[in-house]
Amino acid sequence: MDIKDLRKEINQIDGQLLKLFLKRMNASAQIVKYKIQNELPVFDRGREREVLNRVAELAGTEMEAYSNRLFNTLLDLSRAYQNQFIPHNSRLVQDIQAATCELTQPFPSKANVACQGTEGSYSQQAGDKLFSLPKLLFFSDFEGVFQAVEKGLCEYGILPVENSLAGTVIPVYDLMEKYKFYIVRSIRLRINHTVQAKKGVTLGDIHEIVSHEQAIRQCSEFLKSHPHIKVTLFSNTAAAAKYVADSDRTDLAAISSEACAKLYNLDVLSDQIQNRDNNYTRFICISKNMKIYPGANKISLMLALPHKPGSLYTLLAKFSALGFNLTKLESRPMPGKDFEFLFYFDFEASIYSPETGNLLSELDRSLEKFMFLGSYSEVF
Ligand SMILES: C=C(O[C@@H]1C=C(C(=O)O)C=C[C@H]1O)C(=O)O
Repeated sequence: MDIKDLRKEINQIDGQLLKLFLKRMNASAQIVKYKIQNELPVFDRGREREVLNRVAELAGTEMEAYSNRLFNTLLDLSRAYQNQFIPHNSRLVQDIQAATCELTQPFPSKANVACQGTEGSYSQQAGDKLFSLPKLLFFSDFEGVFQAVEKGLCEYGILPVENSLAGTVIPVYDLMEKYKFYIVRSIRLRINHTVQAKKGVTLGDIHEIVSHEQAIRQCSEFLKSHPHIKVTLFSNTAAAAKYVADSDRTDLAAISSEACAKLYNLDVLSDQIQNRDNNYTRFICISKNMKIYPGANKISLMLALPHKPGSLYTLLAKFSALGFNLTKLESRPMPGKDFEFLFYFDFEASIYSPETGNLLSELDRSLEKFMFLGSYSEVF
């Protein structure tokens, strides 16, 4: 047989496959009508397992893995098609619409804002940039910020989430699962670290440096080139500067911002000591209530995916099909569950488009754990 004949045969098979595929999708559409009438969910895990087991048996050993992939894709398409028939007035979409309607008000200039650290911290700088007249309340740890927002003590909270040199601020991601909140804005702040000590002290006098672990990571090359200096972790960079200012020691320095050096009357012994010049930290501004301000172009989600091959791939394919640009994907272990992970996504998409609403409703309905964390814009 030559290749032409074989390709003719393949064309014929494809025609038959397509007819059967259309027939299968049609049957799936009939099933979803029944599900809508009887208020049943689209996804039926037990039935899918039955379908896959049956196919595995029929396929034989050699083709089992290939058939499994084909039928997983078919099931995914079948569910996606069924979802199109579900009226998309889900609770989530309604909440999003309500949060968007209030948008005659611009982002506020005055507010009670919770920050981690003390006066002079980078979180404070982020707060001062986000709000023109913020009333900042400081908390010693990140959890304090989440609690202040959840309890309504502060309308907004500011938290660092990632740094261009040191990466993700992991404790913040771990707290996100525990508290209910929405991101209403994010900000990218250029971070410049300096070594600072009491007036008159020189770099040669320094035997110990105190700072936050993120700052220490961002300045690792400077610290490596001064191996005789002991490094001590501190709760945050501003608190480290204050500690140096309050101490009598002339061999002690802090890694902190220039603003902190001014605030605590310290001398800058060395400027821009971060590993690279373009050092940025991204902060999120959170609120207890969902608020979507004009210009929102980013969306954040947190979700758990079923523990089976291809589930992350299938979700990413949906983002790709809608042209969403993924800007962050982070996975964190779920507390109390061995090796089960929560996925955190940031992507660029319009919350105002019906396709976005459909996808969010579909995920909300079909995943065991799904949190819409807000839609917002990022400022610089
Ligand atoms: C078609 C159905 O809905 C979904 C799709 C399935 C399929 O295409 O075979 C199976 C189970 C459901 O997750 C159904 O419930 O039978």
